[in-house]
Amino acid sequence: MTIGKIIDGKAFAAGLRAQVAEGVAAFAAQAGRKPGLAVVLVGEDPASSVYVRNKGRMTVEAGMESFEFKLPATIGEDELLDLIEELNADERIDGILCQLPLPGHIDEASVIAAVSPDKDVDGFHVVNAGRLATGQEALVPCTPLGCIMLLKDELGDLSGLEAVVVGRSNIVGKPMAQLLLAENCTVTLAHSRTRDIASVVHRADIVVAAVGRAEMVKGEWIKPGATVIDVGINRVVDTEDGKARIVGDVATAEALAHVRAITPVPGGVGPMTIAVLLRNTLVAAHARAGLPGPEGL
Ligand SMILES: NC(=O)C1=CN([C@@H]2O[C@H](COP(=O)(O)OP(=O)(O)OC[C@H]3O[C@@H](n4cnc5c(N)ncnc54)[C@H](OP(=O)(O)O)[C@@H]3O)[C@@H](O)[C@H]2O)C=CC1
Ligand SMILES: Nc1nc(=O)c2c([nH]1)NC[C@@H]1CN(c3ccc(C(=O)N[C@@H](CCC(=O)O)C(=O)O)cc3)C=[N+]21
Ligand SMILES: [Mg+2]
Repeated sequence: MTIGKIIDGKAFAAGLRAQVAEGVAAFAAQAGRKPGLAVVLVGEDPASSVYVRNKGRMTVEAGMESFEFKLPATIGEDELLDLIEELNADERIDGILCQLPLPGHIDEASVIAAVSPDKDVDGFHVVNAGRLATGQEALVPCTPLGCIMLLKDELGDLSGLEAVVVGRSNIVGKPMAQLLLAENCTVTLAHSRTRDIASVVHRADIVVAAVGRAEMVKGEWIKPGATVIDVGINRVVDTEDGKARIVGDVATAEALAHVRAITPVPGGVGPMTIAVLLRNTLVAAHARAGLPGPEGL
């Protein structure tokens, strides 16, 4: 039995960040300022804190200005919306990311709607979602765009391939489906009400798992030779050594016997999300400065 390839998202992301850093230097030379990214974290969620720290470090390493706002979980929605208005008006800031999920008393849709579409480097605003859905230029959600980059690197042209996306959230599943459609895939979105999900997944040349359930997608669901992108980030306690670790939404060890290629967790999609966030910030900076988009990105 042959074993599939493990896609090195960490290495691909490092290459993308290096390309972004070159683009940042060129932008700074032309515009006379660095691109700026603001990250807003509400509350103390330990997982979110790790990502925010990594984002801040990588933003500075790419030559950009990083602005971090850590707010208490008790902050009122009005205060958060006021901060976003300030960031919208701040000329130094090209990208605004408000880390999700937000505490229950804050309406996420209102916060997403408050971010200027021009600075919406997450691509979550309805204006950007609508532009993506209608084939117009848009800021595109980071995680799905990172997945497409890995797929094209692995498979080349995706035209005509059967793609099954498991999960239909606004931030991963739906934009993922839009991007696969734009690459001329035949796209199926599966979710918690899907009947016989194993056989739906078994049709796919490309499987994208974005569910949030540890190792839910089993090895035998995968068609031999399919390429699997595992978006899931699930914190579990190892039954062997009692240590906390993260696993994806796919039973990777089983799947390896079936796949052509698969992304690991960690080291797959996660690092791509941050690299694309920096790429989107550079794209937003170009647009705001009235410059043509950064070359090759
Ligand atoms: N690597 C990265 O950079 C990122 C990773 N993530 C991770 O990706 C995963 C998904 O995130 P997100 O999209 O925000 O999650 P959501 O919880 O918003 O959405 C989960 C989706 O999975 C579906 N689902 C849940 N249970 C099942 C099931 N048993 N069978 C089939 N479908 C099911 C839900 O269906 P329904 O709609 O019917 O409820 C829903 O559409 C999480 O693990 C998250 O941590 C997220 C963002 C970035
Ligand atoms: N507004 C908003 N935008 C987001 O993009 C967003 C968000 N909110 N909320 C949370 C999710 C999750 N997310 C990740 C980013 C990086 C890694 C990442 O770097 N992961 C590494 C390390 C994982 C680890 O060790 O914890 C890896 O998979 O190798 C993971 C997950 C972005 N998200
Ligand atoms: Mg909420």
